[in-house]
Amino acid sequence: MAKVIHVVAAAICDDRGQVLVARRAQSAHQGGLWEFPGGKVEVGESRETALSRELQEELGITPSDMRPLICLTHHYPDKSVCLDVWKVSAFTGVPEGKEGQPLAWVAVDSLNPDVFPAANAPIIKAVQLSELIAVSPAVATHEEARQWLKQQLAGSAGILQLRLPDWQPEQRMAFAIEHATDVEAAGKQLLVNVPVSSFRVGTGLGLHLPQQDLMSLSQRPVPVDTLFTVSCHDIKSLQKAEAVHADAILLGTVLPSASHPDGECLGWDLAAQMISSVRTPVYLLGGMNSDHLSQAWNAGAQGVAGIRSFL
Ligand SMILES: Nc1nc2c([nH]c(=O)n2[C@@H]2O[C@H](COP(=O)(O)OP(=O)(O)OP(=O)(O)O)[C@@H](O)[C@H]2O)c(=O)[nH]1
Ligand SMILES: [Mg+2]
Repeated sequence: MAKVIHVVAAAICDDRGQVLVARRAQSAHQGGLWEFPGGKVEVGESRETALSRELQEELGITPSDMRPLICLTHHYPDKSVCLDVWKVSAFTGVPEGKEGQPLAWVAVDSLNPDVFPAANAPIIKAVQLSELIAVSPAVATHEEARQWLKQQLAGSAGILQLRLPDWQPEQRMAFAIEHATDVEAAGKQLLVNVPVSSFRVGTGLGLHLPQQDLMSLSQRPVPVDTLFTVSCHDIKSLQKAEAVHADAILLGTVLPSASHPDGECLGWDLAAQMISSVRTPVYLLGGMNSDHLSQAWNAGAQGVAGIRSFL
């Protein structure tokens, strides 16, 4: 197989929910499409140095705050690329198209994968998705569930998952529907963990499926505009998640946690290796809290998910 070309690229984000994109020259590979600025890593260069050099060459800026966002390999008919994408939250200089390329600041939520190269769909997801997922604890009453939700609406997690294992799926669904508008008004996304047969599309909610439910799917169970996440614990389920086009994966258990104190854990190295085998954004689960974010990003993850950690 042909050599895979290592490419670094930047999702340059401002604090108003916009990202900077550039239009590739007509004559270039994937010409005329929009891209995240960046280019090929040169021999002997670190990823960070390559990204700084490319952003200086293409935009005339120097990144001052950057961290890994997502890494994926894509095989085009004519070449294979490993796209190593970083999130840049601060930079010096004023971006201009140094190679004559048009630039645009686009609202993250309106990024359209159809105008980017085929490899970019998961990158766009990664740019759009939050870095923290809060999973609800196993509470018994509606009042406790409401309290948890209220706390989370003021918290840092952008995605909330209603698990409520002791409730009937219909109760879980009804509770989620009842609170969907509050969650949306707080600028967050609400996922409900119910079997596909209990889920209702068009309610503004997203669907989360445990590994066992994932393994029985033959295709994506909800439309593309409905957030769809899955839990995975092994390589086979990761492959299934990709095959059914999940938007994100929760991979665990990484470290021992209160809910799994002495179960078998993946540990950081195996988790990183598993993440590198997929292109879908992956959240690490199990013993994780927001202090683990940097380590999770360095392992190639989108972020972390936790039950007790974000209270
Ligand atoms: N920069 C960038 N490249 C991308 C993206 N998506 C994607 O598939 N690619 C592919 O990754 C490769 C990146 O190469 P590039 O053309 O930016 O490389 P470069 O800046 O070093 O350009 P050069 O070869 O003209 O010196 C191309 O094959 C391009 O089609 C993206 O979002 N940003
Ligand atoms: Mg380039």
